[in-house]
Amino acid sequence: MEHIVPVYVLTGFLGSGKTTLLNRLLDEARASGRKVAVLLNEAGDANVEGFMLGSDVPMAELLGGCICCTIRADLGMELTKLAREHRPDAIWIETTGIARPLEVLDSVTEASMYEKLELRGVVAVADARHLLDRVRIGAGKTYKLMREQIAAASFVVLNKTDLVGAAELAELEALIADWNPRARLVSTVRTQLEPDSIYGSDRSFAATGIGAPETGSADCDHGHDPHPHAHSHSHGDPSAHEHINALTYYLPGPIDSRAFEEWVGSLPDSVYRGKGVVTFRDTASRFLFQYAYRESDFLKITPQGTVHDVLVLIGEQFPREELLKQLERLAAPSQ
Ligand SMILES: Nc1nc2c(ncn2[C@@H]2O[C@H](COP(=O)(O)OP(=O)(O)OP(=O)(O)O)[C@@H](O)[C@H]2O)c(=O)[nH]1
Repeated sequence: MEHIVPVYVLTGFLGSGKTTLLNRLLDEARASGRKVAVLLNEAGDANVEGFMLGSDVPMAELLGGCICCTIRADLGMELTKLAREHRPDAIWIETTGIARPLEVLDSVTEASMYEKLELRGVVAVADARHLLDRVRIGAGKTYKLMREQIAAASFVVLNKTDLVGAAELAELEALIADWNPRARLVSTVRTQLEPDSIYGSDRSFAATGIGAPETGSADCDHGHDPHPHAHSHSHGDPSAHEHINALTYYLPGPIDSRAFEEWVGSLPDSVYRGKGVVTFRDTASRFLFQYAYRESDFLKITPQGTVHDVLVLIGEQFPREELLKQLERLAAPSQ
């Protein structure tokens, strides 16, 4: 089977250690002969750190906006390009720290129709000292954003622990576990960690699920006009500790339309969104499939370039393995 490029999102407040972690991951990739590509998003018009990652790193930059709002379509395009031109072993998206991971997820799933990509995780880096100071204040935009980033992560790196005492560290670890009980947490100095603790083996990281922001607030609160539709479809129930998973499945060939519709009708409520491209063997046509809160929609398409048959499901703690098996049955030639 063709290689599916794993995609990771790196988030975290300004100065928390994102670039330090990225450099560490890139060094490890070089040492082990793996190619890691990077997509950098800077809110300003100039990228000041791209050159520091090394000229051997396939890189794309999205400048002058936040991934989650103004330049979402560009993200999908750049991801597709990086995957197509460089065939990397992984792609890391370093966000400005103000992007909301759920919207980034949306762009990644969009891109997965054109290139074989799969979002595997959202990694949040937090500055222990800064976080503790904000916790002590207990309010404010920065505090809210830090908390949201941690709640949205599937992996939390509590960095700069050299700047806090042992009791403070224990307090922060307990707090993070409370904000996001499902995320893996590692405490580090200079983001010193074992890259395999993030990559895991095979697809295990994807199966841990990707957390959603705890507050579910719909606005990007960082000084530019959010796209009016950019957030309307990805928040779901804004209850506390909502956690989502994503499942990406590349269909090996055409499927039966009736069996597919039946399967869609049987999806559990925990799957609240789906999309993809399917080819039906009985009608010999291709469709763009959209699914949201039990409503599905099929749009006949005749794509010009390469478009893969793929299904992406997004939901809240849905039975991922079971759905994967169902999809495999659906895709079996005898169906
Ligand atoms: N004391 C201390 N400093 C650290 C640690 N990790 C990183 N730093 C320093 O913190 C500064 C910011 O680190 P970066 O990796 O650039 O942080 P960033 O999140 O990429 O920053 P932005 O690009 O501004 O968002 C650098 O000077 C690092 O050397 C740590 O564990 N302890």
